[in-house]
Amino acid sequence: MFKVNVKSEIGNLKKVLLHRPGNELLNLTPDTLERLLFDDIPFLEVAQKEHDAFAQAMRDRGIEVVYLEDLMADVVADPEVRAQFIDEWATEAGVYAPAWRKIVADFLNSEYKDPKALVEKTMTGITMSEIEYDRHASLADYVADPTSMLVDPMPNLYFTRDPFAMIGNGVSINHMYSVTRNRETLYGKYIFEKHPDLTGTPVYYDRASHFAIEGGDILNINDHVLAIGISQRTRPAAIDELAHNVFGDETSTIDTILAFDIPNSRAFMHLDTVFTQIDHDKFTIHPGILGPLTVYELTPDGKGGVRVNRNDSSLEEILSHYVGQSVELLQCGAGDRIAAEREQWNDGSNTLCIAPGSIVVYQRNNVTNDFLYKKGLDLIEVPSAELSRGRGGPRCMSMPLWREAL
Ligand SMILES: NC(=O)NCCC[C@H](N)C(=O)O
Repeated sequence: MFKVNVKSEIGNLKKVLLHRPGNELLNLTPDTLERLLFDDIPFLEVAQKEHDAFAQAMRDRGIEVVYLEDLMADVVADPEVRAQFIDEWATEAGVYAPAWRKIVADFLNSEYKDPKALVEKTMTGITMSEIEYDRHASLADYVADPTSMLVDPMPNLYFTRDPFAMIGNGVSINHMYSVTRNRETLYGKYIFEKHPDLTGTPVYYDRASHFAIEGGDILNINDHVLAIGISQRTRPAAIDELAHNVFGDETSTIDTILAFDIPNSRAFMHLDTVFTQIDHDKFTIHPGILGPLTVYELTPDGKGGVRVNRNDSSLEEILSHYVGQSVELLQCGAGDRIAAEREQWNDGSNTLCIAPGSIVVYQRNNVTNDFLYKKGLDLIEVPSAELSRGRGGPRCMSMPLWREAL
């Protein structure tokens, strides 16, 4: 039996994967913000309260919330897996010298024996000052700055949407665009290989593949249609490879992949920052993408390959065709350009749909939210002053594992 089931963006959400922001945010500094993809330093205590409110809002609606750190803790409770994970994690963090990998493993094994504490520490990162080592043993150690980070933090982990993404009954374990986020996918590899609640799930993309693809670009429209953004984060060649694997899997029912070519910019980093489905016939959209959008259709060619065509119809026509009824595109900022740009920057279009017409939104986007209320949607507003500093909204902060059929 399948362990994940996500065949739409709007079917009743039953189970979702989150990561509670932790001490990794305390290792962000002004100099590392750009490389670590943050725009400011969040106040951790408040970010955690906001995140807890987000999780509670979902529990109050009967949704089971599971945390990445708990699934990983179950996996590394096995001593052999723990040793293998620490070694792989340290290598991917740039600890290449075998002597240093041993120093790091000894440090983690003596100070972080508890499996969950270990997992959280691997997310937090390690500073040189935490480790005892003989500076005189090598030139590299002698000249190293003792106040620097030995292993970088992974501050973007609370955006669980991106490093691995459910597609129907399978998963894409992504190759990320940035070095910092690529390290996050290691947790995906371990939980999908080894956690009893997930193992056996068909894998449609391998993190070792060459081309970048991120979960924020992957939208399940229905059991036949998948939409994927070609964006700053996702390359067309990755979509080709994924299409090949999805069409080739006899358990998958997907027969069309729509590739949306969106402008390449930080504000529009993923498809879900400009476009999400919120009801059978409604989508939120950032007006900024309406002009420059090109849509390609990928279908199986009947000979084991893929055929590609460009669809020159309007976005509304394309979506109406594929969802089987006429659709309404609800603009972020309610049609006002300044409000649209300000609120899209704070993820006004990035809603998490938990049932047809019921969406979790950031409270701060009041122009867009008022407009959505007037359109009859059920809004669950969550506080977002600190969480939004990471440039992701409710959809980015959640990975559905199970949705009911529509
Ligand atoms: N799906 C999303 O749009 N996720 C937000 C990711 C934000 C994160 N700071 C990043 O730049 O990757």
